[in-house]
Amino acid sequence: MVTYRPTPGVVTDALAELLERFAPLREGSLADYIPQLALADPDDFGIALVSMEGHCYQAGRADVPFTVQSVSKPFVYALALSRLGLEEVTRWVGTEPSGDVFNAISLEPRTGRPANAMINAGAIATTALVPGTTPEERFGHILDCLSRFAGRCLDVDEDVYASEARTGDRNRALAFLLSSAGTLPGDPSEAVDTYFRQCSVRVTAADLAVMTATLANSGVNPVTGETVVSEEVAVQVLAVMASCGMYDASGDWLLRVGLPAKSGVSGGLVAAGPARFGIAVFSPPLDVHGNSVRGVAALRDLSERFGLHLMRRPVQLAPTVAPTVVPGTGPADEEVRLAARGFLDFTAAERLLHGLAHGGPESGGRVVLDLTDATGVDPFAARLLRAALARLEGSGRRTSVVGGEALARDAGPGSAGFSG
Ligand SMILES: NC(=O)CC[C@H](N)C(=O)O
Repeated sequence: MVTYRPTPGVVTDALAELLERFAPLREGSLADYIPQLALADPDDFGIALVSMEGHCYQAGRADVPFTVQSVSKPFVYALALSRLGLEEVTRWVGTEPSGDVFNAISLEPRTGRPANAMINAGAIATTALVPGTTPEERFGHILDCLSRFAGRCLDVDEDVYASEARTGDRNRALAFLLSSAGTLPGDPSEAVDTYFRQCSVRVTAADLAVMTATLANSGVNPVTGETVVSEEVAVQVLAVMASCGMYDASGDWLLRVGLPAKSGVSGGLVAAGPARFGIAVFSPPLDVHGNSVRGVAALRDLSERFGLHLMRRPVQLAPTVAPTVVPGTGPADEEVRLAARGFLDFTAAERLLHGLAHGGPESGGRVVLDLTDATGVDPFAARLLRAALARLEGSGRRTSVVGGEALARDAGPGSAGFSG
């Protein structure tokens, strides 16, 4: 079990600001076709972000447990891909967006395969592909895999499982239909029961952020350091999330937010910035597609604010950040110097902010940000760095920037409204 240590600072402030902005949204309704989910608190709202270094940020109710539901699908797909490989898995489950609701009857005309692993039909088939001689063993592999992604031992909410098992006839129908088409390996009743248990695994937004950061980090859990799946599998899963993760809203999501994502009916929503971060939002009220209303609004806003759209620019090499403490006669005239090299984007800025927050003595001392060897700063990173310096000044530290002309210029579009 890992110790999850949220980092206070400017990124956390930005997450808190998102909560404040979107908490007043009152649209959407709770999923009540699983009666236990209708008992959720519609005001629960939490957000968490984990960087590739395992830096954890969170705001609001990011530690409230809820059932993972469909957010389990990409992770179980990753398990099936790891065990069987892409060719074998795609013999059973397609990789095309269905353009249809999450619980649609999905059977490809020629092959009888479900369209993809992010909708119920495809997820049930994927669950059935997980090797195991008994249902217990198969579910054991699934729980173990989800736990490795999260970096801690997860468990099942038995009440939600019982509730869904009692009312899950549509999913049962899907399983039997696939079975009759010859596209479900194994017994349909067992497959759907294991799928119900998988959907009832309990997580928090903080867990989901670590899980998604693991996919974004080429399959290596950035908090525990464990390789959970190969880079190849992580890339395959992110690709299917990008095209299919938001059901029949996937195209609009990719256009406007531009991040591989997955939603679930309990109100979880995750998005991955490949090689950058994993983020998760929890807010139970859902839109007509079954996606969290506040989650969609918050992640769309975050993507615009920090320039996170996947198509915007390939990820740049992050700079070397070297905090050095130059001793003085006492803590007050000690100097903490952070030198950055290369191009500074959001990822680079986050590293610098972390260095600024943790790189020196807690009190007193001058903080010098040395950008002499930085080749450029994008407006989003400039805005973050300025806010961090202002925050340090506000807490009584003296700061200065060397060679940071770009920081002084107007931060430009995409940064309007960000506090600091
Ligand atoms: N979209 C979802 O989260 C669906 C999962 C839910 N357990 C179901 O099968 O209906």
